[in-house]
Amino acid sequence: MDQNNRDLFSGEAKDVEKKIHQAQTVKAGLRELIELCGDDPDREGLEETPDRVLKAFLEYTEGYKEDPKAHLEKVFDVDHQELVMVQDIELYSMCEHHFAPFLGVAHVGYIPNGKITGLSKIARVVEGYAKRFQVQERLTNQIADAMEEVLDPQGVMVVIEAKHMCMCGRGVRKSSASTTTKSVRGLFKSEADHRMEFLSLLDRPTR
Ligand SMILES: Nc1nc2c(ncn2[C@@H]2O[C@H](COP(=O)(O)OP(=O)(O)OP(=O)(O)O)[C@@H](O)[C@H]2O)c(=O)[nH]1
Ligand SMILES: [Zn+2]
Repeated sequence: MDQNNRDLFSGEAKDVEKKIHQAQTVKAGLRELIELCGDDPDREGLEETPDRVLKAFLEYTEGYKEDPKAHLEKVFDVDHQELVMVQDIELYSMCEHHFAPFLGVAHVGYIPNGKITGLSKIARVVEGYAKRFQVQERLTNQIADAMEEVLDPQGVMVVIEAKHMCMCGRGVRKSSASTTTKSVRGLFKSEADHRMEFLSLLDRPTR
């Protein structure tokens, strides 16, 4: 495995050098963590683990490399004044408190105002904000804000249902608990009928 990790980083030479130095420090810290937990960082199954963990974290957080809003900027002029909803968008995010994953689905609906976006772009926005250190509430708000800012729709509603691993294998240890968050903008905020329509179109009722 590449001990230098130069291939993992891009950008200006000075920034790459800094990232390589940080990566080495992180890997040294992970070796210490393994030892602190009571195992041998040099045994066969663990010797490459700091490298694997580093790479995994860069993948869990690859959303920082982009501005997710940009996905929405390619719009089509279509006069559709009714709810458009993409549901069950899988998400895998990282709890910023414990660095434990939280995973679930996002449901994103909006009522256009002359402009529609590609459906896959909505899922790309979810992905771009999920792949960061997050709390579920901020993730829900960021998706709604991006839709509102770029598409200027009549309304936006985002619901996320997720399970937090930090509540399962440690701490309170409630592995059946799931968390639902919502963010509403425009007509979904002012009119209950629109919220009800969104919920009635979900395949299953939200808790
Ligand atoms: N609101 C919110 N809380 C979260 C999220 N992810 C994790 N948490 C909570 O963040 C809190 C951090 O609480 P602390 O008391 O600082 O940390 P802790 O001692 O490890 O807490 P316990 O998990 O209760 O053991 C916990 O209650 C977690 O359940 C999230 O997305 N939103
Ligand atoms: Zn947590």
